[in-house]
Amino acid sequence: MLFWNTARMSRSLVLNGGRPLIGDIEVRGAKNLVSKAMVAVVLAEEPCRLRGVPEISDVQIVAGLLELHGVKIDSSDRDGELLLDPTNVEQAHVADIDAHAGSSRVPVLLCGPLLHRLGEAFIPDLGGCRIGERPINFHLDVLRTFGAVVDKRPEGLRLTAPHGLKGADIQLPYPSVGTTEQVLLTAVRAEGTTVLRNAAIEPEIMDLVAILQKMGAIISVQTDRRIEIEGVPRLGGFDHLAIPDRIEAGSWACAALATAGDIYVRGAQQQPMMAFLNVFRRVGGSFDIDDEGIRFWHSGGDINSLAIETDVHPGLMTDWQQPLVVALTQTRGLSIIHETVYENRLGFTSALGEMGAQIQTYRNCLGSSPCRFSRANFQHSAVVSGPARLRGAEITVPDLRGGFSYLIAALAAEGTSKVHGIDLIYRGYENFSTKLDAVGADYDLI
Ligand SMILES: CC(=O)N[C@H]1[C@@H](OP(=O)(O)OP(=O)(O)OC[C@H]2O[C@@H](n3ccc(=O)[nH]c3=O)[C@H](O)[C@@H]2O)O[C@H](CO)[C@@H](O)[C@@H]1O
Ligand SMILES: C=C(OP(=O)(O)O)C(=O)O
Repeated sequence: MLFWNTARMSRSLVLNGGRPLIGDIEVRGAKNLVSKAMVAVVLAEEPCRLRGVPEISDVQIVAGLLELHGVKIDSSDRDGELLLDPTNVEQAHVADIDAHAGSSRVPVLLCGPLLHRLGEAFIPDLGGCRIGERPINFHLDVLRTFGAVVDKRPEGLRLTAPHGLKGADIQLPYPSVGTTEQVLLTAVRAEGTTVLRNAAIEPEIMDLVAILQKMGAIISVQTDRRIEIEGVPRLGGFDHLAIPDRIEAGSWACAALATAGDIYVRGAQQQPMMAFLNVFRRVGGSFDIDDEGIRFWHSGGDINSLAIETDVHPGLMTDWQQPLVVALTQTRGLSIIHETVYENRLGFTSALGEMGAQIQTYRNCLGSSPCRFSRANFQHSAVVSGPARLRGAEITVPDLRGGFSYLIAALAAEGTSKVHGIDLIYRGYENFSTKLDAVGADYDLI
C-alpha cells in the first residue's frame, strides 16, 4: 500500500500574484518513467525496488492497478522508495479494473506484461490529458504483430495470445513514446528478436531500457531510432533510482522567468533538458548548472520573444510548451509556437486571454516546415504578443500542464486568482503547494 493519497487533497487554490518566486525546490523521479517502471515489475519474477518515486496521483493509480493483479507494494515513509513484489501476479476481476477507467494512459502498457505472465489481459478505458484525440491504434497494431488477439468490448480491451508472443519487425508511423514502451515491454520476453524502427528515444524511455537491462533483457539502441530486442525466457528484479522529472523542472524554471524570480531546482539534470535550456537562454533567462541541480532566474530587463516548435526528443518536448507559453507572454514582441506533437494542446490559452494575455491561435503550421497537422483543422500554432500585464481571474484547470501553467500565470498576474480543478495537477507535480511555500508564493488552498 502507498502511504499517501492525493484524493484527499484540495480542489481549488486562491493565489495573490505579482511578486517574484524565489527559493529552492526539489524534483524527484519522472512521472513518465516511474509509472512505466512500475508496469515493468509485472514482467519480473523477483521483488523490485524503485527509488525517487514522487507522491503523485499517477503513481497511485498504477499502484492500485498492480495491487489488483496481486503485486504487493510497500512504501513505508517519505523517502520515495517503493518495494514491489510480483511473485504472485494474478488475473484481476474485470469489475475492479473497470473502476480505474479513464484515470491514466499507463494501463495500456500492461498488455504485453500481463500476456506474458497470465496469457490474458483486460485493460480499462484510458485517461490522460485531453490534448488531442490520442488514439491507441499504433499500440494495438504492434501487439497484433507480436501475435496478440485484441477483442474490443464496451468496458475496455481484452487481449489473449493463443500462440504466444513472437519477436517482430516493426516500423512505427511516428516515434510514439507509449508505443515504443509497448514494444519494449512486450519484446523483452517474446520468443525471438524484435527490430523496432522509428522508435521514440526520450530520456525516460532510455531509463526504462536501463531498468529492463537490469532485469536481464537484451536491448540495443542504435543511433538511427532503431532498437533491437532479443527476447529472453525469464526476467529478474531490479533496484533503480528513477531519472528526475525534467518536465516538472522546466515548469518551475518557467515560473521563475514569468514572475521575474529565481528558483533553484534540486534534482534537475542538464542532459535531458538541453533543448529546454537552449530556449531558456535564447529567451533571455539565466541558468547555472551544478552537480545537484539547476538554478533558473530572470536576469532583469526585457526578455526576448522567439519562435518555438515542439517535437519528439531530442527536440523541444511538448510538455514544456504550456508553461513556456506563459513565460512568453512576458517577453517583448511576437513569439510563435508550433505544436507538432498534439493537435489540440493550445486550448488552454483562451483562459490566459481572459487574464490579459494576447494570444491568437492558428490552424496553419507556423513553423520551419509543415507538420502532420498541416492539412487538418486543428488550432496547433499560436502567436503571443507581449509583454502582457496579466490580471487575476477565476479559471478552471483543463489538463495537467495547462493547470500548472495557470498557477504560473496567476502568480505573475496582478491581483487575486481562483484556480479550480487543481486535482489534475497532482497527477504530475509532487507536493506542489509545499513547493509554492518554498518559493514564497502567496496562496490559500480551499
Ligand atoms: C505517460 C506519458 O509518458 N505521457 C507522455 C507520452 O504520452 P504518449 O505516450 O501518449 O504520447 P505518444 O508519443 O504516444 O503520442 C505522440 C503522438 O502520436 C499519436 N499516437 C500515439 C499512439 C497511437 O497509437 N496513435 C497515435 O496517433 C498521439 O495522438 C500523439 O499525437 O509522450 C508524450 C510525448 O512526449 C508526452 O506528452 C506525454 O507526457
Ligand atoms: C500529457 C501528459 O501526460 P499523460 O500522457 O499522462 O496524459 C503530460 O505529462 O503532460
